[in-house]
Amino acid sequence: MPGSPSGEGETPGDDEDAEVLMGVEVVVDGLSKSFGSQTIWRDVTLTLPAGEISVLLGPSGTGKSVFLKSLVGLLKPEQGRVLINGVDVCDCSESQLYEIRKLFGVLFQDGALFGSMNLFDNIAFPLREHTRKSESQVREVVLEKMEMVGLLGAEEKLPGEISGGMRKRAGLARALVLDPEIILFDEPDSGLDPVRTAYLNQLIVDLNAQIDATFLIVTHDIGTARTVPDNIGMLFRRNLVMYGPREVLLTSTEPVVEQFLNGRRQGPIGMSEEKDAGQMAAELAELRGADKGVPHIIPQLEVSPGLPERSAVRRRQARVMRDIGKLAPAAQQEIMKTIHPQDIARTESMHGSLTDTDAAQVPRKAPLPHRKPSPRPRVQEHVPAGGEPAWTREPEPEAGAGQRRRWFGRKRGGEQ
Ligand SMILES: Nc1ncnc2c1ncn2[C@@H]1O[C@H](COP(=O)(O)OP(=O)(O)OP(=O)(O)O)[C@@H](O)[C@H]1O
Repeated sequence: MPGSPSGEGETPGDDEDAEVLMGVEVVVDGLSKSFGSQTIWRDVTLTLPAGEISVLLGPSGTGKSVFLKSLVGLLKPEQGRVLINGVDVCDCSESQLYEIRKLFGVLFQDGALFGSMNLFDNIAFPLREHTRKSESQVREVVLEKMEMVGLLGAEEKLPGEISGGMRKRAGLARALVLDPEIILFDEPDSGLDPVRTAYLNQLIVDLNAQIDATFLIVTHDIGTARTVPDNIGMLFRRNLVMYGPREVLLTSTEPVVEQFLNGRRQGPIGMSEEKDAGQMAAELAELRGADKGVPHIIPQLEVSPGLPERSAVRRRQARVMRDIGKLAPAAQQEIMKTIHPQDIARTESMHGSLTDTDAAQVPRKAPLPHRKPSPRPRVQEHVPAGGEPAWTREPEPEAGAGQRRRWFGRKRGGEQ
């Protein structure tokens, strides 16, 4: 990963004319998908908050890839809606779908590179196919994205000549060339060793800081789930069993969540997804007898030095703090450890004292890193009206939504 973006030395205030951009929110509402008599999942409701990183977990075959395909309109769920910029992807015209798809970048499992093309041409492909850029403009964008993913200098390599990790990064550069506002990662860790996976995870966090797009990662990798996302969801037995801020799943004592996050055999997930009920009860009883210790949360990855802080961190903090009282005590405690005392005071002035909550009793760790803030739009905060968690509610439009400042790449409205 290059240490600095192409706008090296630039500060947010230096470039007042640069466009302010932010990833778009994706609202999934009551989505159900079957193939013939086989129900894949039913009544899935969640919101991918704008600019945040979310992870979708689930045992093999629970329909995570089907979910990704449904978001981009490649598969049509029988019920429910996927709302992006007010358009229902499940029920829109072909021309609307074409426009919506332009918002997406997808990193496929294998990178999906053309074997006979060098990396430069692979990454340039969407620009040559879908824009009218001149070759010099194409070159500028391609090199910029290759720099973002740490591949400068490898332009002439063929996919067959490079490692799996480099192929992933090349696939990622290609997913970035049209400046997507939503990026879907289908098992980015597949086929990578733990070290390459760790580098890729850092790259994902760094990219999010630079482009502030909305990320959804499908993965089986526990390390990725524990360290990368702001929000985590899990599919199991045809349902979204849980979705919310990372602290909710990472402190959950829900057997299926615990089993998955600890990679254990004991629990509801069997060899072919579901287990015999009697065996499961025996295993869970055995586990209850064992000293499992206190579940601990590994801190979320921070952005690499030299890059702007992630705008999403503060937006998420404001969002989660609004509803913190509705979360399980363990999740509240973990969230409070990440909050700067000044932010607690601000929240208390808005929502009253937190001193009688479990969360308020927790000694807080070091505050969030206060790097030079990345340029971000002012986001209108909303106090929830109802009792349901924020991530299940259809959100109101935010001031500045749909806008994000680009550190890299063309400005919106530039020649296509
Ligand atoms: N086009 C299709 N037609 C019929 N069945 C399909 C189709 N696509 C997926 N399925 C089925 O949907 C189920 C879920 O598949 P999917 O690939 O989404 O699971 P997954 O959770 O991504 O699995 P893995 O983690 O192993 O990649 C599987 O039983 C699969 O066979």
